[in-house]
Amino acid sequence: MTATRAGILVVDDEPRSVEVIARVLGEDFDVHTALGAAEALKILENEWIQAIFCDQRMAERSGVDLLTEVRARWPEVVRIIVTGYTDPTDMIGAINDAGIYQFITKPWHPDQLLLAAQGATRLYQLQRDHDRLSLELKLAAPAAQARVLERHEKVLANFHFDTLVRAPDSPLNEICRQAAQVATFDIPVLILGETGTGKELLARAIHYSSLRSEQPFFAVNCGAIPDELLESELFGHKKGAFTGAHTQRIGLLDQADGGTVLLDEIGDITPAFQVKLLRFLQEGEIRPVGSNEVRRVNVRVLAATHRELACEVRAGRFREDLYYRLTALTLTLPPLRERRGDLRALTQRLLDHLSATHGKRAKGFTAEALGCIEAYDWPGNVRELQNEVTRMLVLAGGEHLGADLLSPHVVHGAAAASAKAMPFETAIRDSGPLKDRIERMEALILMETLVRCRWNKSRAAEELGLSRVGLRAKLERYGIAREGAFGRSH
Ligand SMILES: Nc1ncnc2c1ncn2[C@@H]1O[C@H](COP(=O)(O)OP(=O)(O)OP(=O)(O)O)[C@@H](O)[C@H]1O
Repeated sequence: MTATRAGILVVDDEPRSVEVIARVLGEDFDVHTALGAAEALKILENEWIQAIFCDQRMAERSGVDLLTEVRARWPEVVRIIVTGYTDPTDMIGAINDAGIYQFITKPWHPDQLLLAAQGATRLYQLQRDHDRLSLELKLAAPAAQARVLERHEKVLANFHFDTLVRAPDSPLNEICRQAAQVATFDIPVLILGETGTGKELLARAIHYSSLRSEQPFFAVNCGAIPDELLESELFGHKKGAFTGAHTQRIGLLDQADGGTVLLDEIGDITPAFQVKLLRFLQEGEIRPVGSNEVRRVNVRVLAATHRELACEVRAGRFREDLYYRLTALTLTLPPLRERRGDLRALTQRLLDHLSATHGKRAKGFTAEALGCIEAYDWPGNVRELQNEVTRMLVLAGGEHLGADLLSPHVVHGAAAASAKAMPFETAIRDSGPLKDRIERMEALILMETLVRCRWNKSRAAEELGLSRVGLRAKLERYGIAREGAFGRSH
């Protein structure tokens, strides 16, 4: 055994498979092989093993079963399972039982095995560093503890899911947790969500948290391109392959070799292109348009769409076999209107970011502007919010951005939503003396009109058939004031 090389154990009851994997890994690692569970356990007892590659389907004992025991007896050994491509969905449950670090689907590519082995041994080292640092931390004096913590934080800075800004109790937390859990597994992930909900951002976070993070990430909008162009974009083309193909083009799947490609708006691809994509996913090979040569590439494919892809399958518009190739795990990003709790954190982060980009400083929003932002439905989600904050910042004169800087449709939408939130029917069905109930209705009408008129009192008075003085008197009577008044109950 060479002391400087990491020890890897390969387990499979088929001698040919063990031999092939051992040959791939043998150049860089100290490989041990076992033809069954009993032999594997003996090796683990006697050798210094950092990672184990284990086949799932073994006659005597399943891979997950063996790895569950390995986890209990040698928790530091990083566990990788090798499975048939039909297994991944079932295997997700096993991630928890056996604490599997990664699973590799057959047929695998040699680079995939090497990448997994490198990642596993890196993780083994990180775990050891972590254990050492924890021990140092326990033993260190308080002043030294801060320094040790800082080193810990550097390791954790790799956590890319923080790019998705959210509130502490956001529903995005669970989605990011699941995404982080599968990031290092080369399984296909389908991301669903309305436009602007952050599907591409999530896909990037998955890529940059995976073992492929140092390789390229590309996103392709499949919905916006006709079939011929999409084919040439993904697979490339030979010079002269079609009219206008003046030069050779390397496809994105080729350029992304070793990395990740996000197929955005996958629900929009034609049935003919679905067949081409399926062939690529099955065989892992690309053939540039107009060429007879095929090339094997190792690319992780993530997909995203605003459509309900399962419904598209049921309606016969999307191939079921392709659907299952793309979705070992489905993550659905909720629209902003279903996570209004995220709005404050998002608007402030966007403002800080945009202030820095545009070189224009603004501290925050007025209470009224925030009220409108929180009441509006944001059909374009975070992208629309981003545009709105940019607009406010560009138009702003002072340090606090007011509701007068919001687009009219946002103000009107917020007013309509807030009127819905304080329903007139409720006021009508309210109990109590008629005079009080009429007053509550009157306050609601005043509020709704003022917000809609963006607090222009002359316009509101005109619309309500009141004089300005008359309107002011009513506002005073009901305690309706501009700052912070939005959303008050009456
Ligand atoms: N949680 C978030 N935190 C910070 N920025 C976000 C968040 N979600 C989305 N964004 C930003 O909003 C914009 C739209 O996000 P993204 O492109 O990822 O959405 P999408 O769902 O892929 O949209 P589409 O379906 O239209 O392609 C991007 O600029 C992105 O950085």
